Amino acid sequence: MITTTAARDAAPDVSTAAGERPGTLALELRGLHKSFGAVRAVDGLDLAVRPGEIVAFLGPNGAGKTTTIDMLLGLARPDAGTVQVYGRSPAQAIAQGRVSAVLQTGGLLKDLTVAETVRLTASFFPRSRPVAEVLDRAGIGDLGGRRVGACSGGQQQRLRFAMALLPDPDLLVLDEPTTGMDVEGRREFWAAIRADAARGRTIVFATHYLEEADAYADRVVLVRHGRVVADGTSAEVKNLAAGRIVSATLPGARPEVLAAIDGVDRAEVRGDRVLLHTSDSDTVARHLLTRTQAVDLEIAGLGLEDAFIALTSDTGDPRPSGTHPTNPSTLTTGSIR
Ligand SMILES: Nc1ncnc2c1ncn2[C@@H]1O[C@H](COP(=O)(O)OP(=O)(O)OP(=O)(O)O)[C@@H](O)[C@H]1O
Repeated sequence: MITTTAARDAAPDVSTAAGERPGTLALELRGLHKSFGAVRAVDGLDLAVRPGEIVAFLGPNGAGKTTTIDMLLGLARPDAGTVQVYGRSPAQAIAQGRVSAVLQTGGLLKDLTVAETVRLTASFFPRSRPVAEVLDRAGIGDLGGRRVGACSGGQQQRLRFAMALLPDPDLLVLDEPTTGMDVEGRREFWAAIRADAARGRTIVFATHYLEEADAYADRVVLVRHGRVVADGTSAEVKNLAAGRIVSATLPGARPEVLAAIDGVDRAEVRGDRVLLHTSDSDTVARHLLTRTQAVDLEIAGLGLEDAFIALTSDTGDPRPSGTHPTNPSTLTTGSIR
């Protein structure tokens, strides 16, 4: 597993509830295992999420995302390992309104209005936020009188989001919340989530959409075969798998000299332009600008999709040959399983 410093330092070390020990994690999964017959859906998964983090849980079909989410919500029991939500069992955390979820499905009654649906749901909670407030926060304050059956897919997901906000949870869990929505629906849904998260709520979401993880998460956790294979900011995860290319204009440069620069994994010369593949673009850029006559320097990162494919494929080590994750500012451990 690769862990970056972001995984440790992304959020302030605070707890949100009175009486809770400082440093209590929002979510702590340790050594989680869950099999269905011969299928190891979750196979030794560890994850710690601090209060206030927005974490994307990304992985290919069958990676174990939903099974993990089911266990952290207490909907499935782990075969081994532990789940703690704000230092409690999932059942306790849910009973106390500390965690709630927006799942992909979940029956909505089509003949009720949006406001009636939220009012009905609120009646199941001992304490809840006012209906008008959660509708506003979910960005559907003007849809209270609309029949649920007349709402678009995106509006129905924002209704589920409003319902999840009723207990004012500290941790909100979203399992592929925008599957099937059009681009506009997804944009509006995330705008509402983002605005709400700015108030400090911890959010863990599973998604298939790489651009959602890229755009909305502080931290991306890549899972494969039921385990975490990479963990860091989106930029760090991209950098881990694919490295970067530093290019510059440097007439007369020789590839063998460029390849010897600290941090360069591979060097190419195309006319006056040099292209240096590296997992430490800062060091390489600094060298070019301070020790050579290079001008017009550019640093290009490869996309999260490249990292996703590389890190979750079964073809082995995705790093370019010759690279080694030794940059202490971005990596704390360095193997990809
Ligand atoms: N109830 C079940 N019975 C049998 N196998 C299951 C069950 N639930 C999940 N699995 C299997 O466990 C593995 C992990 O599934 P899971 O749904 O957790 O993956 P996922 O990452 O959420 O996938 P997707 O992105 O396709 O939703 C898969 O091989 C799946 O077929």
